[in-house]
Amino acid sequence: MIYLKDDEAIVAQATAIGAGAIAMLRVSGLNAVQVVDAIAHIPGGKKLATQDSHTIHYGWVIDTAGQHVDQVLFLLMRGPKTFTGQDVVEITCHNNQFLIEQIIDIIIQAGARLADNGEFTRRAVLNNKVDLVQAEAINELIHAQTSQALKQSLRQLEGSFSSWIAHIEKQLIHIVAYCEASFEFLDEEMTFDDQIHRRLENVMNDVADVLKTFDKRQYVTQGVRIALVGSVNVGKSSLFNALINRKRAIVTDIAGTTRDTIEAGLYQQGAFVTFIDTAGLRKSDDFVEKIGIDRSFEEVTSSDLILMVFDATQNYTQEELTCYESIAQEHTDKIIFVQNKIDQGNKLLPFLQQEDCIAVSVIENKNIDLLRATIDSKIDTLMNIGQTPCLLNKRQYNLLFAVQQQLGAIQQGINKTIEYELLVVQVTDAITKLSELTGKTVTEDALNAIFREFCVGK
Ligand SMILES: Nc1nc2c(c(=O)[nH]1)N(C=O)[C@@H](CNc1ccc(C(=O)N[C@@H](CCC(=O)O)C(=O)O)cc1)CN2
Ligand SMILES: Nc1nc2c(ncn2[C@@H]2O[C@H](COP(=O)(O)OP(=O)(O)OP(=O)(O)O)[C@@H](O)[C@H]2O)c(=O)[nH]1
Ligand SMILES: [Mg+2]
Repeated sequence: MIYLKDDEAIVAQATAIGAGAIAMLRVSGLNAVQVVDAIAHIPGGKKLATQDSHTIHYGWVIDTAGQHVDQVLFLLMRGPKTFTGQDVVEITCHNNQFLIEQIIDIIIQAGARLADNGEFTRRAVLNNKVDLVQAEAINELIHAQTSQALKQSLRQLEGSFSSWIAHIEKQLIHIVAYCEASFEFLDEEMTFDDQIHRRLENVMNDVADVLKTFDKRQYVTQGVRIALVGSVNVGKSSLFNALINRKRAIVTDIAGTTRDTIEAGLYQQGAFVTFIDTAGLRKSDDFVEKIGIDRSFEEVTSSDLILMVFDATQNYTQEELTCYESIAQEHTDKIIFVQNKIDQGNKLLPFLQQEDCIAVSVIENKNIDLLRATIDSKIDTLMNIGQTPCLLNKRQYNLLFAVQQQLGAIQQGINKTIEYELLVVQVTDAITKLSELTGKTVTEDALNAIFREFCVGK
């Protein structure tokens, strides 16, 4: 019997290679049950082929000579109600990589082939179990490094983005319908131009909202970078150590102690946060110190949040004040002002109000929790996308961006007069582009490119 490529029995290890008690192998395909029956010895001479779907069977994997290879459980799941939509047999065996590879070899000899990357999920897509954005969500979910990233991919797997796409598609179809109606009633001077304009505008707004979520994606996947900057000796390193809960940076009362940037990462607020201690800012003739100070300024630009630390006991020169004020103006959104050493003073920068900063004492552990809470809420704002469905990868972004461009051009074109026939063609084009997202109109090459990113066994 010859099977089509997408019907052939495929096999792969679904669990990770590494230590653990049990491993799982999956076989999926039209002949999956037959293949596994050929290598299974189930007490009483039972055959999976005659068993009910979604039943578990104790037995042994046997080699071609009939020798027992491992004691296992067979999970029999007949299509179409399975992950791939096909007949699936899962084999949970003991987790030993030699053993697993031997079992895979035996299964291949019995008529299966090794699965390609992502081939199980690909079949789930082909059999309409999930659409393409949900398949991508599965891949993101497996690789999520923060609980926020996990949350977003789970939401997409549940179909939040898919139903949003369906909603947009419906709006566009409405526009097509209005065009056709307007065309129909052309003689009666009855038009639906207002409705067309309004709907297009709504769709454009929705698309823009979702596109924006991609900017926040980097915070969710790469984490948030928070730099501590300020003059020498204000207590940046002390605060850095307090925030990361370990004595990582050297603290002394010598101005210019920290010469290079120092990073430390931790999980906080469901995100990965990297704190960066920097060299104190001051005029310096020291060659090495100057390089360090340049790096501090680079962090001001590149970090996602800045803790600008001041010393409540120190007077600042006009030059320093000008420098800080200009940083403050340029980066208002990402700065948290911290006034340190309030155990010994309460001097404030002239351009700041007391309520603009968090007054702390690192030495006396005063208000450090308040500062932490403020940081957490800033992180939350950075990452929060509310109820808007989010884009998980560049493919999704690029496609939706293309849709936005296309709709933008359409909107420009109909500003003066609407040519209904042309509009129908253009909007239909946009709908086609949109459905590439879910994979309804996706090409074979695009599918291959997507699943190449997956791991074997998924
Ligand atoms: N053992 C095992 N655990 C697993 C998976 C698996 O393949 N095997 N999964 C794999 O990634 C995930 C679960 N995802 C799944 C998604 C759909 C179906 C499924 O059978 N869907 C059918 C029937 C649904 C129903 O009974 O209502 C369907 O959609 O028709 C199964 C697992 C995580 N856990
Ligand atoms: N009184 C008081 N002293 C503090 C406080 N925080 C830090 N210090 C002291 O201030 C001095 C400088 O602290 P650091 O943390 O090294 O300051 P820094 O900003 O990293 O300094 P540079 O690395 O030189 O830029 C040390 O002697 C600290 O013990 C505080 O809350 N109150
Ligand atoms: Mg320091």
